[in-house]
Amino acid sequence: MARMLRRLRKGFQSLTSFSAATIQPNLSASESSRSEVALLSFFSPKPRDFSLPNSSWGSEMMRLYDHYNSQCEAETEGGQTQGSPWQRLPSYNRSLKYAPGGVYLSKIVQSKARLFTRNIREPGAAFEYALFVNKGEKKCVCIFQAGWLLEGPPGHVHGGAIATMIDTVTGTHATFLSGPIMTANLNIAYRSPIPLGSTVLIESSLDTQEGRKTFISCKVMSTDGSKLHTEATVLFVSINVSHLVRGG
Ligand SMILES: CCCCCCCCCC(=O)SCCNC(=O)CCNC(=O)[C@H](O)C(C)(C)COP(=O)(O)OP(=O)(O)OC[C@H]1O[C@@H](n2cnc3c(N)ncnc32)[C@H](O)[C@@H]1OP(=O)(O)O
Repeated sequence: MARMLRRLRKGFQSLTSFSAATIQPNLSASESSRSEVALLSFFSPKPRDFSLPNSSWGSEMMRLYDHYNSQCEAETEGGQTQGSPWQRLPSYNRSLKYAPGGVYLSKIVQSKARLFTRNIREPGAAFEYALFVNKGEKKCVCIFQAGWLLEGPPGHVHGGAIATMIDTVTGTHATFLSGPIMTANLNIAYRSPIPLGSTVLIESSLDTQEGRKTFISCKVMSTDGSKLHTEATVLFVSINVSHLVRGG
């Protein structure tokens, strides 16, 4: 048991480092992005990365993807990475499984489990999103296209789906900053409805870190920044692996 916990702890540590090796090279134009990504996915032994462009992505999603991706760390021919504060975070279904020791925890928790937002096969039907973190500014940006299965009020996105995305983006950001965490408190103000099928920006920024507590603020905005759809403040509490194994 002690050996297994050691492996799990190591796995969590490597999970939080989001290895640069998992980051795809920068892609500039929309079309080349899609085809190169399709090729990379086909030949890669890694599981599918759901945060790469697919045929369901609209022009605004692709424009923003290219905008942020072009600012990310790029691998040079020598295998070195060029310095940039921006980093794209891949999805890898349930990243837990792909860290050393993560397989054990996945089995204990539930072997068929997958991150909630990545559980619908049809491209474009639900949560299409990609995350970029800025290490220097300690902020995180998500581009999010809301599919037709996320309807709440007619023609608009369900508040629970918006909360899910806020929890996912801020939770990933907090994990990046503080290691393994759980959401302790999530406060949301819904300011204006999000049209179904539209693309929005979800911005997460670090407020403070106090001991085991990480406080994050989040805004969901229209892509031109003119409309505030939703705002939230979130508290994450750092946990250790045994918290999950024991069930809290
Ligand atoms: C790569 C990964 C990508 C992940 C993306 C997805 C992220 C999704 C994240 C989630 O959705 S997690 C699921 C929803 N959350 C839960 O189910 C958490 C359930 N609650 C717990 O497990 C525990 O209550 C918790 C870990 C949050 C805290 O329990 P602990 O026993 O570890 O902490 P403790 O009670 O000692 O509190 C530590 C500090 O946090 C404070 N605190 C804890 N819960 C709080 C709360 N609810 N509100 C305000 N403050 C709170 C508490 O007052 C204290 O502050 P001080 O240090 O200043 O004394």
